[in-house]
Amino acid sequence: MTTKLVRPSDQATSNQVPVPGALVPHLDQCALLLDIDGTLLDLAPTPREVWVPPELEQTLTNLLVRTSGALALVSGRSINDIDLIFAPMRLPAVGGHGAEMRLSGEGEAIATHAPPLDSELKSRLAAIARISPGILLEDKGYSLALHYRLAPHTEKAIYEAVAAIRAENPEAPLEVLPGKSVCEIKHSGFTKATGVLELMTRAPFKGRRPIFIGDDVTDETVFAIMPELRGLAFSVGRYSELTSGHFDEPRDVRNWLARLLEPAN
Ligand SMILES: O=P(O)(O)OC[C@H]1O[C@H](O[C@H]2O[C@H](CO)[C@@H](O)[C@H](O)[C@H]2O)[C@H](O)[C@@H](O)[C@@H]1O
Ligand SMILES: [Mg+2]
Repeated sequence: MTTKLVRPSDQATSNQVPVPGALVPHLDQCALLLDIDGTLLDLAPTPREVWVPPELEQTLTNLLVRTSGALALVSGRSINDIDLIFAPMRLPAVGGHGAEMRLSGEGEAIATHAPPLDSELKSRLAAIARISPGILLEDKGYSLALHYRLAPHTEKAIYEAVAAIRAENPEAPLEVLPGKSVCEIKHSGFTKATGVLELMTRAPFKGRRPIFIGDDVTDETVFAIMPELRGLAFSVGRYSELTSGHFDEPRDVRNWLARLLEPAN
């Protein structure tokens, strides 16, 4: 396979922490797998307030063509939510931390791999939001997220309340995902990694070398499977020993992706 040396540290324009050199395949040989919040998009006070810069829309559109469709968003958000944020674009995606998958944005239905959370359990978890008006609920059906970015002082109380509910339901196969100012409760049995592993068995992703970029704890599951897929992982804003390097912030990721479109690549 022909490869080309592209160093993220060389490609981004500002504040770049040096990363080890990494062999990034030509675009016609790789699959680009991109986390959204904190990786492609700057974090915002609430989930609804994120903004897709027009240049990013153009970059993703062109990269989708240059990879023959092998570009997917890999997010904790539901795919319906992703479509609203990136409208009018509809991109291939693994959504809901692996609960959902869509191989192509062109008319393909969303496949769901996760059962809905029990409604009684969900009501009890949702009631935790009464701790403070600053806590926002995000109901994804198969999971419930409690956002406390606007009420950071409630973090401890939220996690304690979730732990108490889990202790009362020891038989429920639940998992708590600690994200950025968010506590998300979902069924165990699916992760971003299980979603990516399935995606990589399907055309047009199959046979390509994945390049995954992510910023959060939940992205570690994908970092960990990159070696078995002959892939590369990069983190954003944090060091991870599972990655080949890291970007400082989403703007650096966006710049690097734009540079991949330059003729030499
Ligand atoms: O896997 P990702 O694509 O990174 O999605 C992770 C979660 O992102 C969203 O919440 C986070 O971003 C919000 C907007 O910046 C921010 O207000 C919030 O505090 C963050 O936790 C999204 O709402 C979640 O559903 C995703 O799981
Ligand atoms: Mg993220």
